[in-house]
Amino acid sequence: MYGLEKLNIINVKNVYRNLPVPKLVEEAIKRGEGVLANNGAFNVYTGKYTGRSPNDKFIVDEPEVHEDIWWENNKAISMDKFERLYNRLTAYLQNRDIFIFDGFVGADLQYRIPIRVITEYAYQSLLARQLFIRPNEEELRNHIPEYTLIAAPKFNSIPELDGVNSEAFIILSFTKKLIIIGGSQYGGEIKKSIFTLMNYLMPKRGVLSMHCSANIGKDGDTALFFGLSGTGKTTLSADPQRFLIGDDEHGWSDKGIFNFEGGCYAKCINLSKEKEPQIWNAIKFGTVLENVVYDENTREPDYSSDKITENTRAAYSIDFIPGAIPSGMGGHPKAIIFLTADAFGVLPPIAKLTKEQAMYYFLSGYTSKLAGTERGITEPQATFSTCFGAPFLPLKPMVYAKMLGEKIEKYNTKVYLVNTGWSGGPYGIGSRINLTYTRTMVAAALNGSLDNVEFVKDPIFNLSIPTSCPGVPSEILNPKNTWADKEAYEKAAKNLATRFAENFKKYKDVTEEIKKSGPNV
Ligand SMILES: Nc1ncnc2c1ncn2[C@@H]1O[C@H](COP(=O)(O)OP(=O)(O)O)[C@@H](O)[C@H]1O
Ligand SMILES: C=C(OP(=O)(O)O)C(=O)O
Ligand SMILES: [Mn+2]
Repeated sequence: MYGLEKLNIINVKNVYRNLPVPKLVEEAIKRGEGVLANNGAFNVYTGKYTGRSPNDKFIVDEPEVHEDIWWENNKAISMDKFERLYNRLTAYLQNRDIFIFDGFVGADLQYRIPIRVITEYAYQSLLARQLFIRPNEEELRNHIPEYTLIAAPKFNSIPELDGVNSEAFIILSFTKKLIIIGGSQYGGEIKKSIFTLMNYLMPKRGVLSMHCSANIGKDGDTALFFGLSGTGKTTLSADPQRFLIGDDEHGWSDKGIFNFEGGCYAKCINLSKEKEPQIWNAIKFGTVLENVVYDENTREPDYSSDKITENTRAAYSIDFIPGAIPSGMGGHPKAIIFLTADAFGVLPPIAKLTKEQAMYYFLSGYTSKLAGTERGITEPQATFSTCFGAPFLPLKPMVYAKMLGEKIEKYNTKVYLVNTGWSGGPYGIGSRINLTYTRTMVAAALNGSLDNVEFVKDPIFNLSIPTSCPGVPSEILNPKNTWADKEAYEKAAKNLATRFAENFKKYKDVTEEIKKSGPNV
């Protein structure tokens, strides 16, 4: 049925394909996978795994891909091991119900990839349906999946037998066109392994794949927001003044940009109606909530609770956001914002970058891993995550960086660095930069009001900092002002500058101008 035999998926019980939302919710409730929250969303607890598990993610080392893969950044597994685990997985699926979501990634018809997501849980199929691109009736009739992802969280691997690191595994084989996931029930593994696939496929077709959100202003100007998990891509792109294209993954072709997905995966820790109204309103019937604590009686979600994890999530279709662009496409970006959550509290809340600095900061990808986003991370941890998305990059960094450099040159895109992390001191002493101020600064950068203000050069990072920004107290624009102890600031800033320089040594294949555009040490 549905060509499953070709994948050796045989003797399964019931196969449910592309069920509509209410039926998926019914199935999920019947099976006790979770509960309905009082806002209509389906709320699930994912068990042990509530964030990504990078240590359990592998790429099959096959001759056809060996040269291309950035092995310093990706774990290899042999085809032999993959096949054995695959056979155990398909054996596990026998006599069980499975759910199929057939759909697409890539909003641009020229580049879209037909995918199939096979899951053990009904709600996982709902999550896939909300996050990826849903086919219309005709597209569904003619759908031939090119890549298949199988996720069976209750099937555990055995490290001694399977040659993996734990009971969880996420394995991609680019030649078999398969992704298999077991052990972990965290929805982000499904989403981000499809993103990893796109990061492999798109550059080969001349499309830059990017870990960024995107929206369009009233004048049709596109903006991109790059950033590692938890730095604000979803939050800042959901802006009532602008139209959302997508919250996380995009391609940039010769025609413009396009969303890879058809939905959003928002963090909801401390979510409030006042600060993030669009996300708040998107949490309704059809949305999947992950690991949000709720009141047993009233089924009221408690977004303030991090009892299960700080990485609580809501997965909803893009059209749950008012004004989202139905085509998922936009023109060449006028502006790019690099979001960095600086746990040292020394980077300015906004700075303008030269073209060389843009390349330097893109390759450096300095930010923090935020609590809960990866296994073992319980407080912000400074990291250099190449292209602001290293965990999802199968190819070597220069592949992406060269394409970005050419594009910002060709389309004359302005680039800003925005610190959505700490100020007034490091994590633990300072505080997270006020979201309202960040929104105001971003708006100023995008609507051109920063074009007419005076900038000063930060002596340590060489960054151009605006001396004023409408709606934001000028004192906070220069990070040194926000620290009570100026000496401590100098020390922390110099320490970070040194880390930048150390990290950048690995990039040999860049111009002197780019190398020199980093912080002074
Ligand atoms: N100054 C700020 N800028 C952006 N986000 C902030 C800020 N301060 C706190 N936050 C919180 O940080 C989180 C950002 O998460 P999110 O937008 O989902 O990140 P991403 O989409 O990049 O993974 C949200 O929970 C948001 O409320
Ligand atoms: C889903 C994830 O990323 P993001 O927060 O960027 O959406 C993740 O890192 O698991
Ligand atoms: Mn996001």
